[in-house]
Amino acid sequence: MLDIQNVSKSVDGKPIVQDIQLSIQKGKCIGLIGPNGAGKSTVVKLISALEKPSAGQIQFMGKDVQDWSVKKLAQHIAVLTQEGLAPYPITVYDAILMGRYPHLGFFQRESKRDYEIVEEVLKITDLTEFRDQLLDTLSGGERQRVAIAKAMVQQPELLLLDEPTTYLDIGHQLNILKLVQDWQKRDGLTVVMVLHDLNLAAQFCDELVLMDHGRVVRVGTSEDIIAKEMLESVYHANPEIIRHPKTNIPQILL
Ligand SMILES: Nc1ncnc2c1ncn2[C@@H]1O[C@H](COP(=O)(O)OP(=O)(O)OP(=O)(O)O)[C@@H](O)[C@H]1O
Repeated sequence: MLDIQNVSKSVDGKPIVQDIQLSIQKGKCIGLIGPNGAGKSTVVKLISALEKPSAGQIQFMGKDVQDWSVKKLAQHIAVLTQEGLAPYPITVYDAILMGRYPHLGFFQRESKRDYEIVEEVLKITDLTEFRDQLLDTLSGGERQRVAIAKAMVQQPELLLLDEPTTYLDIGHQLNILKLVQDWQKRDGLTVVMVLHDLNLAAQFCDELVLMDHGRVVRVGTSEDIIAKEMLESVYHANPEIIRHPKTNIPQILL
């Protein structure tokens, strides 16, 4: 579904990402990990066509993302940043309904089906009780849940998440990632997410892409990537690796 072919990006002659090659299959959850400044957010911006590669191209559903119109692309790709939704004084319901805009024609009002979709998503995301509350009165965790709900009504095939759990406590971090994982399994959604928390990345992603200094260092499962030597060489840290007692997935102890 997504093919990143020899993509590089430079700004003012400074290379930010270099020679990225990645093929992402439909229905997979891919975790982009790596130290600060590795180029993870830039890759997300390139995939969403927010930035243009200096070289190479990104094919989404067989067509270069740069050749898609903004509206068409928004019908297929939803993007969520760590800031989530801006805290405007609009209701939760209206904020979520805005996710339907890419599917509406010019001057076209929402149809019965659009409202039904919002109702379904309010239930799935457990936001029904908040429907009339103003966005700027919600907690950070609740607002991030609304951002996921808005992305859900957009009905994309690909969801891009840049550090969706940054400002959240552990309960809300798990809640958001579980929502995304359930959605992925339910609808065959493809997910690319930047995560700093390697333990969460190992638990929620099918595949990890480890980046450093603008390059992809390694692509693999958590078994391949969450390994002592790998993390020492990229993060310059000396973590202990243990196994999750329930899932047996490798986890890091600092
Ligand atoms: N528009 C820009 N102009 C100049 N430098 C940029 C620009 N955008 C990104 N960079 C630089 O490119 C590098 C990669 O940035 P990017 O935000 O993609 O990294 P990241 O892996 O997401 O980092 P972090 O984990 O800290 O968020 C950084 O050194 C950053 O300063």
